[in-house]
Amino acid sequence: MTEVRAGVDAVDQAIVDFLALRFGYMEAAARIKPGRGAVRDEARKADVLAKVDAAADEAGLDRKLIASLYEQLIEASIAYEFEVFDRTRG
Ligand SMILES: C=C(O[C@@H]1C=C(C(=O)O)C=C[C@H]1O)C(=O)O
Repeated sequence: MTEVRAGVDAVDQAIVDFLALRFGYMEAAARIKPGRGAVRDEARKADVLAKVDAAADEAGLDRKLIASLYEQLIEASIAYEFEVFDRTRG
């Protein structure tokens, strides 16, 4: 069980590192987008959700669970992007 938990801990560290990388791209998006109205892009959100749904299916994961996690992640990402936009360009 010790090895299993060490593996879980390592995966969690990797997930958090990737989340930090993903949120870093939100900072870049807030810097690059033409205006505040472009921060929320529903077409792109649908595109991301569709890609993640396909990846979840391919990986044999529960697609509803992944969709729910990504719904939260994308909404948090948009909120963060608004925060960065308002702080730096508002
Ligand atoms: C990073 C973007 O901004 C937002 C964040 C998204 C995400 O977290 O994947 C998707 C759509 C956007 O509203 C983008 O437009 O690509």
